[in-house]
Amino acid sequence: MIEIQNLSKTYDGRPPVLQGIQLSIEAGDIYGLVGISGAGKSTLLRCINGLEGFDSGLVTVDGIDIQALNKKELRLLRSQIGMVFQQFSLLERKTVYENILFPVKCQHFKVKDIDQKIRDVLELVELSDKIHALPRSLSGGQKQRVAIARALIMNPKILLCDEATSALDPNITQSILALLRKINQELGITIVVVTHQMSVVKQICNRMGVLSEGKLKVAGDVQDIFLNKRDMLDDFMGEESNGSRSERQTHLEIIQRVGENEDILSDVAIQTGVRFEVIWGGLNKYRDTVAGSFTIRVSEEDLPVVERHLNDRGVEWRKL
Ligand SMILES: Nc1ncnc2c1ncn2[C@@H]1O[C@H](COP(=O)(O)OP(=O)(O)OP(=O)(O)O)[C@@H](O)[C@H]1O
Repeated sequence: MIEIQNLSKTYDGRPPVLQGIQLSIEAGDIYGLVGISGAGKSTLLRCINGLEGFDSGLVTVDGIDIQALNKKELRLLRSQIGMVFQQFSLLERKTVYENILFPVKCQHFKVKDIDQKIRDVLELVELSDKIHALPRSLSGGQKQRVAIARALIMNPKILLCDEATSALDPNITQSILALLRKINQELGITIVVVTHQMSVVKQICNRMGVLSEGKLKVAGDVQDIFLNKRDMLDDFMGEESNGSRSERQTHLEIIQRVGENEDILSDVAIQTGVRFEVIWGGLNKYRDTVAGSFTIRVSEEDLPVVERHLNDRGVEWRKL
């Protein structure tokens, strides 16, 4: 649905902010774009809806080369791509109803039964009772729901979310993520999520791309990257791991997918009789399944026994 080929961009003769980006986002994906601050995530997002031009490469949306569009065509395309920002960007003097109506008015679009449509999107975002409220009387989470409703009023095929939950506290973040998931599933809208929060990616994204200094470091299935290519996430994994690299070098990482070898750790302990220490780890929910890994510290002496047992059980593991 969104194809990005060899995209490069510079701002005013400075070093490139995006270089040779190659990315493919399928219809129905919730795609996570992650990277540290300044990696180029927002710039890439703006290249997708034509808000930002680029120096070389190709961006197509549903097969349409966005750089080949004239102004009118680009406006039409943008109306099919909703956008949600960290700071909500609501009109403070307008009511919730007027905020949602705003893009329709602005673009002189004729939407049939607009009044009912606004009520429908408000129901979807569970904010019907705030229809005549002003933004200043709303919480952060409610404001973000209005921003999402405003994006949905144009019937977009794609929703771009730029750090949409970064300003929200954890409980509210959960409810907004659940709403994005619902929008994806019930309305079939493809969602691209720019975030620096790994927990967001794990919870709602099926695929992800990691940007680093303007280059795509890795892209693919979320579970695969978290379980098998964790080194690609080193820049952001501080919150998810503890222990220094040197401590971890002598450890074993055991990969666990739910359904197979449930309670691997007890199994290793009971069957080998080896004492080991669990250094860190845990299970995470990835959309519909649960998977994770554990890092254990085993003495050099006991290592062969544990390794043999894991191999016999067909458990995926690696030495760190
Ligand atoms: N309009 C602009 N003019 C000049 N430089 C810009 C402009 N917008 C972004 N940049 C630069 O491009 C680089 C990438 O910025 P971008 O906002 O895309 O990164 P990001 O990964 O989204 O960062 P953050 O998470 O902090 O928002 C940064 O070095 C930034 O300073």
